[in-house]
Amino acid sequence: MIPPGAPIVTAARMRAAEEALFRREPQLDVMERAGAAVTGAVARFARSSPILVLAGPGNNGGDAYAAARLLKAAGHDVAVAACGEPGTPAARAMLERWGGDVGALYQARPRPVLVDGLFGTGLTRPLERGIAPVLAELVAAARFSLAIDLPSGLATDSGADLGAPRGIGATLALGALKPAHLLDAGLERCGQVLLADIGIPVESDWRTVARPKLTAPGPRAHKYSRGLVVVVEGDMPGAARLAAHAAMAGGAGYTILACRDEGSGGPDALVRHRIANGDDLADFLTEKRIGGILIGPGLGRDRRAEGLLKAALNADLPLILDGDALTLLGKSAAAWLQRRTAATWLTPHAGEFGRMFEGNGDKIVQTIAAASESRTTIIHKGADTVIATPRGEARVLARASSWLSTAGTGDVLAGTLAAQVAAGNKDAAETAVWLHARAAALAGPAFIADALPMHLSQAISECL
Ligand SMILES: NC(=O)C1=CN([C@@H]2O[C@H](COP(=O)(O)OP(=O)(O)OC[C@H]3O[C@@H](n4cnc5c(N)ncnc54)[C@H](OP(=O)(O)O)[C@@H]3O)[C@@H](O)[C@H]2O)[C@@H](O)CC1
Ligand SMILES: [K+]
Repeated sequence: MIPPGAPIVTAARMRAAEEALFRREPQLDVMERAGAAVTGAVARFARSSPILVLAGPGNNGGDAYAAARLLKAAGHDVAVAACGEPGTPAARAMLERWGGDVGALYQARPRPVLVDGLFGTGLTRPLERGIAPVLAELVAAARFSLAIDLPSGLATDSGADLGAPRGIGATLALGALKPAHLLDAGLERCGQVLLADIGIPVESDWRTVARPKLTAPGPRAHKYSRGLVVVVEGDMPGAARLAAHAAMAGGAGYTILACRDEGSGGPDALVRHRIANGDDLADFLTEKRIGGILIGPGLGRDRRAEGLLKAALNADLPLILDGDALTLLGKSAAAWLQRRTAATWLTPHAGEFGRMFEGNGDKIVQTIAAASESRTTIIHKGADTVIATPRGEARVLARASSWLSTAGTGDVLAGTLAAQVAAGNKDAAETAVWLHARAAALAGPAFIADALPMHLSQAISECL
């Protein structure tokens, strides 16, 4: 499990935090704490098995030498192998404190427990071709392996694969999480992510998604105070119905489906309101009690869809845009959305995001830039979901149930979000993402999207 509510920092931010601390405290004391944290984590898994510690040329290697010494002092059978001489004063000092033999990485013999201290946040380029296969073999041959701070071969700020091995059992993040623990290849390469507090004060506007705190409706609550959600139906009515169902199960007091004809299906508590076209919708959206409009699931991309979208964009009401609404906006998204007077949320997957915004940089940075440019809150969906607000805050949820990769689950997320928006939850996006992931976990394997809303009640109850 990824630690919830934990700060996430880039390599540069981590270095700045470390340097600020070193003005008050000797660097070697901090490195000793890092070594002790690694020792504690390894000792839990190693029991009496022989341990191979790999040490690189930088401070990641310094942590490794410190851990090797502490593990040996605790009675473990420890061998150390290094790639290159230590290149920093702290790593040199820790090598001296180790005082034992150091073999060459290329000649290292596999041992049941492996500690990867080759490279951490200082990795600047892909692993040399000679290093990556040796590391991969040693990891594959070990019964358990732990990476210090990061698996060697992951780009700290993006999680891109620069030659990281597969099969690391656990990664002990030092001081704070880095984007690589949550994004891209890091999702599969870190194993279990553990976080050690080694006394480095870290400030960040980026955090992992945490369980929200919700309150039950008060004694005077009524359907409007709980939140009125309007879901706009398009070409594929099932998608809008699914979203509407999620809005209801996600706590909305009143949910109205703005639909072409009366139709049928869906819960009886769902109210239907006939809307022929964009003009009709614009009239309907003068109802000031509406707390959130959701448009996009199954909307279609024809002229009628464009008219409906325009009416929704022009309404002075909180708006959630999903699916086809995002594709219809395309590259003019920011221009349209900047003009809105009420708050807007977008829920794109990677393809929809790319159709609206330029995709340069790491996922967190890209999403924050898009949120700021469009003045919206964006839930950039994926196995690594990034939420960004126009104020530059980011929340990341990694490793939600992989069974979410089925049709309709995005509609359920959009509906859950609409309920939170209509209820006036200022952390609506983070709450919806947490509830959605929790509902998926409760639904177990191979669920269908229709089943997800049924688990929202249990998920909500865990937040009260
Ligand atoms: N400061 C502290 O006291 C604390 C630090 N901590 C620990 O320090 C880690 C960061 O340390 P770090 O900045 O020294 O970087 P690190 O990851 O060890 O590697 C840098 C070396 O690798 C080299 N190199 C880079 N890429 C390469 C490649 N592809 N192939 C080959 N070589 C490559 C690079 O060479 P260069 O790029 O200069 O040529 C340089 O020599 C952090 O993750 C945490 O574990 C924490 O314990 C807290 C206390
Ligand atoms: K490492």
